[in-house]
Amino acid sequence: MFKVLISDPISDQGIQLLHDASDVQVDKQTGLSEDELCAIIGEYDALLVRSQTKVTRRVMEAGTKLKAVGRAGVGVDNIDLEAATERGIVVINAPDGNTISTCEHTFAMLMSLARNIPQAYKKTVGGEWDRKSFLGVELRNKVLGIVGMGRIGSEVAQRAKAFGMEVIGYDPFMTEERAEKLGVKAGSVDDIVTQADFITVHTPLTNETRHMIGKEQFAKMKKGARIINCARGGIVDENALMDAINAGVVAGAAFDVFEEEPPTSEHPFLNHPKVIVTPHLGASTVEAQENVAIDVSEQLLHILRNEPFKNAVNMPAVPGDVLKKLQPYFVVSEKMGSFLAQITEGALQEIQINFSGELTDVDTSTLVRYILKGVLSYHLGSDVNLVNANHLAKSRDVHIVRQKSSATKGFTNLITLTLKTNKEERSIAGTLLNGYGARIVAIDKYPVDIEPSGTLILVSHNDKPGMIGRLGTVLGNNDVNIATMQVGRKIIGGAAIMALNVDKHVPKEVLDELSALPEMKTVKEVIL
Ligand SMILES: NC(=O)C1=CN([C@@H]2O[C@H](COP(=O)(O)OP(=O)(O)OC[C@H]3O[C@@H](n4cnc5c(N)ncnc54)[C@H](O)[C@@H]3O)[C@@H](O)[C@H]2O)C=CC1
Ligand SMILES: O=C(O)C(=O)COP(=O)(O)O
Repeated sequence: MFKVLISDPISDQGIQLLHDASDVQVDKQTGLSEDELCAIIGEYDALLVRSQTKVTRRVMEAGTKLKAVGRAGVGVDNIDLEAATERGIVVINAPDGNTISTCEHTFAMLMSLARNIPQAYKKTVGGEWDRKSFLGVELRNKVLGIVGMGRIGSEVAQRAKAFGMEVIGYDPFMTEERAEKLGVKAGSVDDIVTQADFITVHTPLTNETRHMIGKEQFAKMKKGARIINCARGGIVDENALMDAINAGVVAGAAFDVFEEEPPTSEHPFLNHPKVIVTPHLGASTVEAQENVAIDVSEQLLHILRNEPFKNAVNMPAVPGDVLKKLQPYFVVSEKMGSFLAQITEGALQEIQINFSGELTDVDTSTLVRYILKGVLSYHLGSDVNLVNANHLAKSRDVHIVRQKSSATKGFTNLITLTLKTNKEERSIAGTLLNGYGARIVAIDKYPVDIEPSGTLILVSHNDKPGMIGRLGTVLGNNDVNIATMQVGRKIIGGAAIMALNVDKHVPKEVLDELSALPEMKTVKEVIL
């Protein structure tokens, strides 16, 4: 039974999937302090949060069983991604489910700002009929500057156009074609601050975006501009904004997010007539909450059940077409890594991975993760997974050399692995044979044809008559049945190898007996 902890308010309809799963127990405990969360997280396989719960390194360390952290929303700045990656905890989010809600909230803020709706409401319900103080501005023919033309920024642009606004968008990843398709003018931050009547930011908070609308930008800003932030507190420098408002440069601001949440009661935004605020409500609609909770619940179930999943934040995203090409190689990649790790002695120093044939045309970094998982699991056990495999190799100073070459030795695809340790260097080559599945086709350059599954015995010996018979006799005497057998040698009478698929685990005493046979060099059991 998997245990999932939900530590922020999340839509009940959205998590119905988790409630319905017979292999999942769902517990809800919101408003926990870091200490309280640390005290209980050790029991859980997965944690499901929104933006309030701070999933710190301490929480990850206390979460000894934790396999996944699900964020029912977009921003993962409340989750220590580095700590998660180091511990092999998958972090997933729900990037699409709250786009429209946040875009519509941005528009609600923009219109409220243009027409002073919150201020006017406050006076009216207070008994004052004040029609003079709230002269607004129209949106039509005004310039809207959008910083960050991702999901939300692009939706805001479309709505702005429907209002007759001219839109300037800035995003380092926006191509000219995309700008044209969205009907926006691609510009720089400078273009936006000098030309826009309204400026809205829709980027994540990063070192690059922190205070990207700050003192320097306010100094050049078009007089009377209005600023909206429904993305992350800190993208707009709050102090610099207050100065710009008080200096009469900025006519007003609408903020849903703050540098510190919740803001203290002394925060200057809370008592300023030109600033309107909401308490981080961008994603707070019935629809968005249901969407993000469904998305993240589905993916959590996949992760817990060891099935393929999407939207991992701490693993590279693989496009669908690439995934389709790579998926058949997942198992053989991991098994090859495991096979080679089991036959190689000494402390690991370098892993060389060469892809050839049809694998030269695709991004094979996911296969590298599977190979590393296979190699490292043998030494480090079940703590290794696809999320932390690269990190674990790096942290142990294992050098990874990736190559691609056209030499396929007659196979349509070929993966060659070499492990270098402080004692030896060994290699294997594997392929996926159309219609026959995975095969190991070479060990230390000896040609073989082995199905990488079950239990194998790999023997290095001198090529002398009678070796096969003597080995068969020892195994037979110990009730070990041989399913298939391969012999490989380069020259008659020289060094040779034997690889046997056997029907059960071979006890150590039997392996020792085999090792003691004349002309034997090494005997290894490989379990795949
Ligand atoms: N107020 C709320 O409740 C909500 C806030 N958000 C926040 O809104 C923001 C945007 O979300 P999405 O549109 O879904 O994300 P997204 O990832 O689709 O878009 C972000 C865009 O910012 C761009 N960007 C990154 N660095 C930039 C830079 N230095 N200058 C200009 N652009 C830059 C990226 O290229 C990307 O296109 C995120 O911070 C997210 O956390 C999202 C949902 C709800
Ligand atoms: O999805 C996001 O990035 C948000 O900021 C929404 O936050 P929330 O889930 O409402 O706490």
